[in-house]
Amino acid sequence: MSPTEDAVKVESATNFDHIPIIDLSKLRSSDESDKAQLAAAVRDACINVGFLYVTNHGIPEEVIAGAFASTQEFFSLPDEKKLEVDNKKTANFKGYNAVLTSNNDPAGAGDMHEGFEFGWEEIMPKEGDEKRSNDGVMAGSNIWPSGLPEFREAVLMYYHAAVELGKQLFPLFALALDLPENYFEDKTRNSAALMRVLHYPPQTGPVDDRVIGIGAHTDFEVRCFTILWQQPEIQALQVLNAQNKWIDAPPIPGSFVVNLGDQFARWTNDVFKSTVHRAVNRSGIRRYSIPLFFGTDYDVKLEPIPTCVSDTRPPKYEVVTAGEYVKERLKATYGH
Ligand SMILES: O=C(O)CCC(=O)C(=O)O
Ligand SMILES: [Fe+2]
Repeated sequence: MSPTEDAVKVESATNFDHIPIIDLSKLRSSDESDKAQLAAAVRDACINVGFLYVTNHGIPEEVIAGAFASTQEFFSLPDEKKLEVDNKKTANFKGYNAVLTSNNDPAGAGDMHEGFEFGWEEIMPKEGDEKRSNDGVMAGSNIWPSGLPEFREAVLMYYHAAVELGKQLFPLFALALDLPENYFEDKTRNSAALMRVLHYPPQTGPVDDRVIGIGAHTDFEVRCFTILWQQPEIQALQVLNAQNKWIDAPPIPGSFVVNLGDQFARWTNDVFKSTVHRAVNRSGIRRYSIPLFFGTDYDVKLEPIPTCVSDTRPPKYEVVTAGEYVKERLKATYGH
């Protein structure tokens, strides 16, 4: 029996209300046992919780502050200006979505947030950057609001820093699955990394449970995992724990939330957990957050990862390519 199978059978720690905090400084350690310890902690979090916090992540504070300030500036533009980059005008779901135009929970009536989405792009454009051959259905350049160059630059600075962090997490997930450290390397060369900046207007007084900041969902866009920055000091994010109880995932200074998405769950034959979560902003003030969704290359076949199947754990899912899967899910959420 492989250590992963063994781990699958291990009961979750008794504290179901706990989201593990993982210190990434050991990632840079030259001592192999440090890395192994880190991988074991990540495995435990991925199998039992599907959510974790990472600290000592290496993204400079000023890069985060720049993206935050520019995000606030973008959302304070007049609606007409934001609607110039409406994602309904794009075939690849990039651009702006207004309040109530997305609906993450099929039982909900619309999400009480507005967002802006974009994908990979050099900060200083180079020849031939716009289309990468295996981006499949999401191929195409980003759209940006006119007259706001510092927004583009600040969010792309953050994007590139977070993508670097994401690249360091893939080997850790590989070790957590008892795979060689470089297992995901040739599957994430042009990895689909989509970033959204989000604004949640405050919801005070009685709140219709069907219209909250972002309805209960798992991260389907992800294919693998999300790195989420949350505005400090505002509690909004909640996670459905293993006992079907909502627990708070408050912002912790100096950390990001990392959560696994549906495609990692599918790819690992449900060894890794894609956990339901939602956000509701009852703070009385505006709340901003920045998720960055990491996937594989679009042409990767999601065949069950070898360490995640056995006689007693046969493959559960039909094999699809990452790109086919994500397009169907996007259509369902944005209704176009
Ligand atoms: O804003 C948050 O805290 C959560 C965002 C989220 O879950 C998402 O965009 O998928
Ligand atoms: Fe999410």
